[in-house]
Amino acid sequence: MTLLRPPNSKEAPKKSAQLPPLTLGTPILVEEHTPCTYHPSILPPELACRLFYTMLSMSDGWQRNKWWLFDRVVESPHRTSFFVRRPEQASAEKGSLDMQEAAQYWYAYNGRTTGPPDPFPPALEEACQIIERVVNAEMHKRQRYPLEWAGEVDHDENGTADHVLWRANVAASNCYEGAKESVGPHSDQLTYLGPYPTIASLSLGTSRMFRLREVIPTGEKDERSARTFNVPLTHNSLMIMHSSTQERYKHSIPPQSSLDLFYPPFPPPPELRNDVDKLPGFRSSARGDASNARINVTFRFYRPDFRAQTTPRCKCGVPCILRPDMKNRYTAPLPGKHDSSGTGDAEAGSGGARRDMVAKYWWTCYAGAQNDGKGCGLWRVMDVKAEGRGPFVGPL
Ligand SMILES: O=C(O)CCC(=O)C(=O)O
Ligand SMILES: [Fe+2]
Repeated sequence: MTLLRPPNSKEAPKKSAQLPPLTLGTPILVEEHTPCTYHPSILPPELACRLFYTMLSMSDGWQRNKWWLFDRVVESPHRTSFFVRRPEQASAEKGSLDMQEAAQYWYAYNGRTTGPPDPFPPALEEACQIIERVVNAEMHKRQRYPLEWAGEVDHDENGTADHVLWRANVAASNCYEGAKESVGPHSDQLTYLGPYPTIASLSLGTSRMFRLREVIPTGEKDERSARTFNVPLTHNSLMIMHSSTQERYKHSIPPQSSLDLFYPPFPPPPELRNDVDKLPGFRSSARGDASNARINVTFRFYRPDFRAQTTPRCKCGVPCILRPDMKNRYTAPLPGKHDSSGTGDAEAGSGGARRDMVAKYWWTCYAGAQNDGKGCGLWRVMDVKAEGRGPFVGPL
């Protein structure tokens, strides 16, 4: 019998099957395949429309992010802006976080711009209160990772205690005008978010495809390959990127060859009514006013234990950035605690945590993006204990 076995069959490298892209068109499919949840109709329709008009009218003044890539300056193929919530809305420890420095580093190249960050406009605050409740409710249903923020106890006006796991204290907004504007595959920097962040992403205006693709750890490359997931993000939908999304996946909004115009179901607020044709991406047609723009707002929680004043600086004197080590994600597994699911992916599905593995993160020099592409090249493993971070969900 041994003669019939192909030679070296045990040693032959296994080629993992290539999987075709999959469109995840329903909340159930998103939950089944990714660490995200999709909420198709999140705000009262009138508020969603009012917020779309508000952000779109502001977006004329937003910047294209610029950074050095090798020897040249590149520009983001969309406009972006950053908002800081009023401290009394954003924290039980009223006003404890100084966001000035963190806010200015949203813009990679113009990091040293001064002036106070923009506050949430009223419609954004209204939306944020709704989204905060939904995000906390989702997080309470999920298994949490040890390195997530432990949360804090808040008391409402009746004195009832509430365990708050997430607060949106900042929001970043992008405007994509037309089908060609985009954002390339990336995972979000963790500098102020810390490990295993939750990011809530609101879509307004034209529908665009959101793409997720896992980065397979080096040690698992022979066993499985990544799949591309496409999720159409429609007007007034919320995509929550739950913990582990930034560690395991890159996300993008790819350029498209065409898009469906968005016909707002409500007229603009009175102050904008006479200037509709001046709104970016707006045009009048027989069917009414239509827009080719998408506004995205990502609500983020800048953690108190990762506040800007605690960010390590590199030799260039600028704050480092924090990145997950996606390819060699974990330090050594603890003995005898391997994944027994047989899928090789104990984290898949609705947040099952791989508690036997410890994720690895790097503080790296970012001056390269800002100073003629020349940085000091610093790379240092984050050590949460030595750096005094926490409180965490733990135990670590
Ligand atoms: O527009 C989106 O949905 C994604 C935006 C994004 O990934 C980012 O701003 O980091
Ligand atoms: Fe992102």
